[in-house]
Amino acid sequence: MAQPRDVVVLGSTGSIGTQALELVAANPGLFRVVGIAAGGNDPVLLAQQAIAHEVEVVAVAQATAAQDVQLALYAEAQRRGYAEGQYRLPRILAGPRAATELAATACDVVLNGITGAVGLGPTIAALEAGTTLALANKESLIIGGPVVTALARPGQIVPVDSEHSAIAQALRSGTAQEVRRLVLTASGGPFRGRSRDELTEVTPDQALAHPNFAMGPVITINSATLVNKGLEVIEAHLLFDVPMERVDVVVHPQQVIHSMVEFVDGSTLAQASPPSMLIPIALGMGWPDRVPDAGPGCDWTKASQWDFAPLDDDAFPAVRLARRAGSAGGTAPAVYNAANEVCVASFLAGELPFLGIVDTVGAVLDEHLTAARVRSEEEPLTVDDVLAADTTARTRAHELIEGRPTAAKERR
Ligand SMILES: NC(=O)C1=CN([C@@H]2O[C@H](COP(=O)(O)OP(=O)(O)OC[C@H]3O[C@@H](n4cnc5c(N)ncnc54)[C@H](OP(=O)(O)O)[C@@H]3O)[C@@H](O)[C@H]2O)C=CC1
Ligand SMILES: CC(=O)[C@@H](O)[C@H](O)COP(=O)(O)O
Ligand SMILES: [Mn+2]
Repeated sequence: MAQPRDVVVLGSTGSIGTQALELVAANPGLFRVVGIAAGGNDPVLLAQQAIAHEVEVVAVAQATAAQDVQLALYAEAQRRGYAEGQYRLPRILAGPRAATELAATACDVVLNGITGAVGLGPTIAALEAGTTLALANKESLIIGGPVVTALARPGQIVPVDSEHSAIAQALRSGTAQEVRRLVLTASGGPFRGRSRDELTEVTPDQALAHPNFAMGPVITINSATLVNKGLEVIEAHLLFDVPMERVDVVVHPQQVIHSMVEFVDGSTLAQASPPSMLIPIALGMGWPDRVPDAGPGCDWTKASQWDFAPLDDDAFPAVRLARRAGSAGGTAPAVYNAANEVCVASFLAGELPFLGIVDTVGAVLDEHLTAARVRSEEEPLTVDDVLAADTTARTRAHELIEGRPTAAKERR
């Protein structure tokens, strides 16, 4: 890279965002952060990041947090002993569309590290602006489906999700015609090996204990239910244009192999590195260039073991369900995702048992697939369709959850 790339980091205070900022700080010759966005839960961290990276714009989704960010910016500038005029404080964008507005501004790369369907607007804005999109926010691609893929020129979306980064790396010198199947690895989550009956009583704290990665709460619960892997099957299909029947999942508890591509001659290429998001994030921002020493490499001097096992679809039906949503297409993936987001929040609030998450997602999806009119090929999906399906699925998930006993009541 001749000049540092200008990067906008959306979700800067989260797990992906903070690691991205670490990488930028360690590689000032490669990257420069020009804008950051967050929800507004941690205005102090947001202000510290803004001043440390001398960003031009800070976007905050909760309009009520804008004043806190402003005050935290003054406080941080003062703490650093900046004299008046020595440093220009960043511009603040506030409100639900702030991240979308920031994603549309001129820069080289937008890293979308927001959690959830709310990442759709910024994903679309970055693609429409012609900017490279380093995509951690898998939800926006999955729910937007053809709306998002149609906006992207070849190579404009660089996957940051570790499995998809692995596949993109394995495909670097190959062609789509050479691919027999994609194989996504799955940790199996903290409850790997348990039967459905053994999942009845599990608590949010137990579900939040991912075996290998420190991630935000939503994706961590999604890993425990295997919804994350279900979403990733649809994501792989959309990113690499491989039919979902040829996207497999294998449980690999060590998560050193991040995924694999099997080619038509029987050869398999896998990408290996100890579990860390630093390499996929660095590749996302620097693609196609690698960032030297971005993350830890394998230590081949020590004995180690890699295990692989089939997924137990009966205990963890979320991947099977995602395949149904992905095959139905249209707004079904948005329904799967939206119902899941509601259920995860309810589970974390102690209002829904663990098994209720995927059971409720299944019920909402079933109703949707029964009621949905079959969309003809000539009738393209629109963003409004996606947003309407998202809203309806959330309402329905809430209704179903409210109709059932709470987790606390069930345990009594
Ligand atoms: N963490 C990981 O290792 C991996 C994550 N991913 C994906 O990356 C995405 C981010 O995950 P992760 O970093 O773990 O999540 P976190 O919960 O740690 O962080 C989410 C970030 O998004 C911000 N945010 C939430 N709503 C908005 C909004 N409306 N506008 C702007 N920012 C917003 C949050 O700010 P605030 O807290 O203030 O609301 C926070 O900074 C998810 O899609 C996840 O599936 C994929 C692979 C690995
Ligand atoms: C790091 C990453 O990409 C996550 O999506 C992670 O892979 C979760 O792993 P499991 O969902 O397999 O537990
Ligand atoms: Mn992943």
